[in-house]
Formats: sequence, C-alpha cells, structure tokens
Amino acid sequence: MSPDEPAEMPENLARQGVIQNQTADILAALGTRAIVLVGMMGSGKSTVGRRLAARLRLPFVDADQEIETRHGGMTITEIFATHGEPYFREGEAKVISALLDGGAQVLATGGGAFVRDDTRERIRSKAVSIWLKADGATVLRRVKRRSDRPLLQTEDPAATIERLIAAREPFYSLADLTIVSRDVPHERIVDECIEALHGFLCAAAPVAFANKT
Ligand SMILES: Nc1ncnc2c1ncn2[C@@H]1O[C@H](COP(=O)(O)OP(=O)(O)OP(=O)(O)O)[C@@H](O)[C@H]1O
Ligand SMILES: O=C(O)C1=C[C@@H](O)[C@@H](O)[C@H](O)C1
Ligand SMILES: [Mg+2]
Repeated sequence: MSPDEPAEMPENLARQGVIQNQTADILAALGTRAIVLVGMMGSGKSTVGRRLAARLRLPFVDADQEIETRHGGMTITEIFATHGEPYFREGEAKVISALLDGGAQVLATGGGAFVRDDTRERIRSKAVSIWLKADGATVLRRVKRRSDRPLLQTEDPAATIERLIAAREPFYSLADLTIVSRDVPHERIVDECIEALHGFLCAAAPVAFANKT
C-alpha cells in the first residue's frame, strides 16, 4: 500500500469478514442444490443471477440461453414462431429438469417456467428458489427497449404484462424467498439475495424475507 492510500477502515474489514463467512455458510448449507431465480420478464433473473453466481463463486446458467444453444442458436422468438409456445414450454421443462441435476449453481429460469407444476416441484426438491418481484410499470420500462420477448408482441404490452402478472403471481409467491426488484444497483439486489439466503439456509428465517407457505 502506498503512503498516500487511505488505510482500510476497520469496520469495512469487519463487514468483509461477515460477508465472507455468510458466503461460506450459504455454500455449506446449500450442498448440491441450485439457487433458482423466478419472476417476470425483466425482473432481473439473468442480470442479477450472473452477479449472484459470481459473488458465491458458483456457475451461472440461463435456461433461456441453454434452450437457444440446444436449438442450434435459434432465438427464443424464432423458436416460438417456428414451433409454437406449447413446444417451447415442453422443451423448457426438459431443459430445466436436466440443468437441476447439475449440482450447486445459480439458474435463471424463463419467466413462464415456474408456473408449471412439474417444474415447480422439481425446483422445490432440488433447489432454493428466489422470486424477483417486479411490478408492471418496472417490467414495461425494462422490456420496452427490446423486442425479444414474443409474448409481449401484442397491441397493448402494458395490459399483457398486467394480465401475466395477475395470472403468475400466485405461483411465483410459492418460491422460498422474495426480493423486490426495483431500480437500485444490481449489486444491492444481490446483497439482499445473499442476506435472504443466509437467513433461510443458515438461521431462523427473518420474517421480512421468508415467504410463509
Ligand atoms: N435492479 C435493477 N435495476 C435496474 N435495472 C435492472 C435491475 N434488474 C434488472 N434490470 C434491467 O432490466 C433489464 C432486464 O433484466 P434481465 O434480462 O436480467 O431480466 P430477466 O428477468 O432475465 O428477463 P427474461 O425473463 O425476459 O429473460 C436489463 O436491462 C437489466 O439491466
Ligand atoms: O415470461 C415468459 O413466458 C417468457 C420469458 C422469457 O424468459 C422467455 O422464456 C420467453 O420469452 C417466455
Ligand atoms: Mg433472462
């Protein structure tokens, strides 16, 4: 350290130590289970999931990307257009089922995956699930920049989002943990995921984070 650099504050060092211990505790308690992110399009499953995996030093897998890879690089939009949604949903369930046998990892699912009973049951038995809960306005603001969500190619995407949220929230709310996704730095959402995972896996679950099921 050069003489000009400020010495690290003792409380920062203490905080880093706590975070390191939390991470180690989470990994030990997780064992071979996955951490699965569920929630609406644009809720942050891919972008937060990648950062959460890096923080925990776990592999990150995105089910949507995996489906595209297994289709020779076709996009989700092309798969919907060529084969239809029921075909996509069957393939999605199979891909997630196979990925869940891959041991400890962070897995971002597609927005519709957790609605299926068989997929939800597999996630319950092989993973800890986190619902990134975003409201309709947040989802719309985030997804309108791109046209790669085939379900939103409708006359009124805002109404479609509200309809999907109403239909899906009863299922998303069955996730083990809920984190509210809002426009704060991604790393802050990661911090909250870590706190919630630690509470759920390593201690009596804090009321603010644990879903009552
Ligand atoms: N906490 C956040 N604050 C600000 N922007 C965010 C936050 N979380 C996600 N976003 C942004 O929202 C957009 C969509 O995020 P992301 O692709 O991670 O969503 P997703 O849940 O994976 O969606 P899909 O189900 O369609 O794959 C990205 O541009 C991302 O940077
Ligand atoms: O919410 C959904 O149903 C979807 C979300 C995306 O992740 C993709 O899986 C696909 O666009 C469908
Ligand atoms: Mg995604």
